[in-house]
Amino acid sequence: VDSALLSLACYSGIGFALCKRLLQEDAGVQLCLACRNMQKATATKAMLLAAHPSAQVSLVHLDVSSLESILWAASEIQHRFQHLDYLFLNAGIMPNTHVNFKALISGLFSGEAVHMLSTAEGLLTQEDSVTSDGLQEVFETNLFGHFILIRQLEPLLCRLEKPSQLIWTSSSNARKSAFSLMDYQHSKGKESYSSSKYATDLASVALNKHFNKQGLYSSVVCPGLVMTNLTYGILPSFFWKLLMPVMWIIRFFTNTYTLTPYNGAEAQVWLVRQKPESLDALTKYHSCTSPLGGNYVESRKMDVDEEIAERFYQKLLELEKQVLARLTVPLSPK
Ligand SMILES: NC(=O)C1=CN([C@@H]2O[C@H](COP(=O)(O)OP(=O)(O)OC[C@H]3O[C@@H](n4cnc5c(N)ncnc54)[C@H](OP(=O)(O)O)[C@@H]3O)[C@@H](O)[C@H]2O)C=CC1
Ligand SMILES: CC(C)CCC[C@@H](C)[C@H]1CC[C@H]2C3=C(CC[C@]12C)[C@@]1(C)CCC(=O)[C@@H](C)[C@@H]1CC3
Repeated sequence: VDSALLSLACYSGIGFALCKRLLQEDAGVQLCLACRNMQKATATKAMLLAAHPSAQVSLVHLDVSSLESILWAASEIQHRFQHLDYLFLNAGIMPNTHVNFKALISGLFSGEAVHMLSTAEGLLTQEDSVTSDGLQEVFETNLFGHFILIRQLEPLLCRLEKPSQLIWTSSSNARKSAFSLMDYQHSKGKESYSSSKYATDLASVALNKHFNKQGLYSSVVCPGLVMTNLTYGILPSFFWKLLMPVMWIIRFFTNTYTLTPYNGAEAQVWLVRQKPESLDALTKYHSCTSPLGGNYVESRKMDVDEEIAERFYQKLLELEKQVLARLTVPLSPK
């Protein structure tokens, strides 16, 4: 296959909505779904084919929290495809999250209520763990695993005559103050999600600097607050259902309450229609929904210093060298 679109984490949430929307736009695309649960992935493929019988959908096993799995998936993808037009870096976790209800209540009565409700600043903490690769799980899943995959797929992504686009799912919860170059895996803090999403923004900026001249472009999207398994891990789904009328009211004050995966995928779908050369490396593309339910995309400047982005990129390259040197196991599919 000459060209394809590779999407990570597709059987639920924003990833699944994105696949459905991409096929609605163009049933002729070659879609490759990279997922860690092949049973769920097979069911997803069947659902996509039921709606688009002539679509070309393939699956590849990929667990972005395992280097062995990433290397195996990358070699499998290189066997199947010669070029990737789009790579959606969408897999993400927010494990063991605690909500600070005291901060939530006092924040609601402050001048910062809208900012707090759209960014969750000061509201959430996570308990992170360490993966079998010896890395912080949130860092490896949300950023580093994707980074290694990109590096492994360079031959399919870097072709000057045919540009490729990396589209990262970041978050408006990404916060500069949660990230530190000294502890970029966030092993000491309690805001691993914010840190990993800020690290995503930095990585995208640096990737543009290093790869634009080879025909590879990177962009970052924010889907807004979307009801998915990720948010059901913060509060139970029945609670979110009870809160739904309140969230529709909040839509009058902020356009980031997209709420459905379909709305949340707006910026990713919009980016596919853009010429990558015309996009600004320091801009984040936000999926937005109006109070009446209309979708649109808003561009906002990232809170990123290009020099920090470059220093972080060099640290990622160092870590890549270390972990690949440590990996001695022969590669085999799981
Ligand atoms: N929901 C929201 O409000 C927001 C979400 N986001 C981001 O959107 C992205 C998609 O999340 P969302 O759709 O909300 O939530 P979901 O939990 O529905 O989707 C996350 C996906 O990532 C997959 N995943 C997790 N860990 C791994 C792994 N190690 N290897 C491969 N796949 C993995 C999950 O697979 P599995 O089912 O096997 O666990 C799942 O398919 C994430 O990056 C999230 O951070 C950003 C802003 C807001
Ligand atoms: C009345 C309110 C709707 C009650 C809900 C309070 C909190 C549980 C939410 C308020 C802001 C939310 C939020 C997120 C999670 C749930 C809240 C903290 C996210 C962190 C979810 C994932 C993301 O990536 C962010 C963009 C979200 C930001 C807002």
